[in-house]
Amino acid sequence: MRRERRAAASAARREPARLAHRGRGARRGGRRGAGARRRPAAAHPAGAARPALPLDGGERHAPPRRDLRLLPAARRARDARPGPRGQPAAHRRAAAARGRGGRAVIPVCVLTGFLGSGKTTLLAHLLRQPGFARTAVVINEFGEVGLDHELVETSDESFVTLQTGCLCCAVRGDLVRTLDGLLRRRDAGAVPPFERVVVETTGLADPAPVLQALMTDAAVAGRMALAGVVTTVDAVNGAGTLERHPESAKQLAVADRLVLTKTDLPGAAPEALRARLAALNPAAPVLQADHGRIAPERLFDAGLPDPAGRMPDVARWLAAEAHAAGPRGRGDRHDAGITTFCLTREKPIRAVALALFLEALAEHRGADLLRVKGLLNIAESPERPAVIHGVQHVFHPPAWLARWPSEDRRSRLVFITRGIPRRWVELLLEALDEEVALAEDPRP
Ligand SMILES: Nc1nc2c(ncn2[C@@H]2O[C@H](COP(=O)(O)OP(=O)(O)OP(=O)(O)O)[C@@H](O)[C@H]2O)c(=O)[nH]1
Repeated sequence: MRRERRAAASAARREPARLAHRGRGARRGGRRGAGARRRPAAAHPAGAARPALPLDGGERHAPPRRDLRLLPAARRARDARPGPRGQPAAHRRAAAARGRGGRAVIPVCVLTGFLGSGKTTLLAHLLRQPGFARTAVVINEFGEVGLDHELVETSDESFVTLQTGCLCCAVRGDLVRTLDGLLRRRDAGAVPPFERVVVETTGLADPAPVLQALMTDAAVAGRMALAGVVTTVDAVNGAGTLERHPESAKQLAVADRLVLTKTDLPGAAPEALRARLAALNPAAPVLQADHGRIAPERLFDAGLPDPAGRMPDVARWLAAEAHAAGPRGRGDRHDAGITTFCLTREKPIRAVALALFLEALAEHRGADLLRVKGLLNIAESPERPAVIHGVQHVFHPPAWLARWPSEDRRSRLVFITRGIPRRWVELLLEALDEEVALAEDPRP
């Protein structure tokens, strides 16, 4: 830990100047921001080497890098100005809630779960519901001859597209190309004008690269946004699968909703399994589907922030209390090597310290960061909290809420990790915060 502190401290001494330059470089146009000069992070499991700097939104081909400290203030100033054609502020806000080219952002839901756990059955049922019309489904099948797509019947307004190959290995390229192709075909009128996308992963897929691709890739980030992760779990085989296959634990740990299937079968032990699930993922509601039958609105309303910063229910999304207290009020939990915990801080976090903290986490323990969600009190933006969301080495662009959702202005950071000790994370944040404070005010 001492070595970690030293590395963090020396990084902190270098960083404030770098971040201060970033805004100026961007204004000159074309000059690469300071983040672009840093050494690249190790290649992550999706196969692409990406710098770990999290707070610039991860859009490597995006317009000028933004200084985290300037962003809310700049937005406030912009909101206060009359619009280009004198539109009222509400109209401009509505326009901002739309993606590239003024088009609505399309939510993408990820449906995962171990082999045979009932994903396709669930999907087939959903697609027969009127409330689930206008859905494009991307089914990833491993191997050349897959059958899942044959099993899913759709209405005229929905359709299934097939992607072969392993999502874990080829996600950055293949999934993003598939989604981008879907958007083009939608724009050209070649497919029905879908309003949501469901990506069904293969039962063996590690969901993290799928989530990363949806959160950051420039090709889809402007028009599509991750809207939630649903994981099916078989009530008969789920516990055994958890013992034998670590990827199953990961699928369950990152879920926003868990769906128990096959509870009608002899040998189903839903109550014992529920206890396991509550330990692995205390925040996700556990629903039940009988041969896929479940109300669609219960599944895909996870309330993730969208790119325009809209946040239907940030408290529910964060579920900080559930992560902090757990099913038996014990705090951290361990199951299948997965640890979840919530850090809570009264003192606002300096923007630079946060950027360094997330970067250090991603660089040093990125592979074990299954999911990080946070509602943060940033020292430079006390009235507008930042919402962050990360998976492994990649972080979603921070969403700045217009106001605090409640009286509680503490920063809350929820971690779902593979064995990262809570104390290590706490010390890292403390060390960086102290160092940044020292660098900003070096008086003894
Ligand atoms: N009895 C019962 N069988 C179910 C239920 N849900 C799914 N099944 C059956 O379980 C088997 C596997 O379901 P699928 O929907 O194909 O599972 P999957 O997760 O898509 O499977 P992979 O594509 O192999 O990963 C099928 O025979 C389904 O009919 C349920 O609630 N009860």
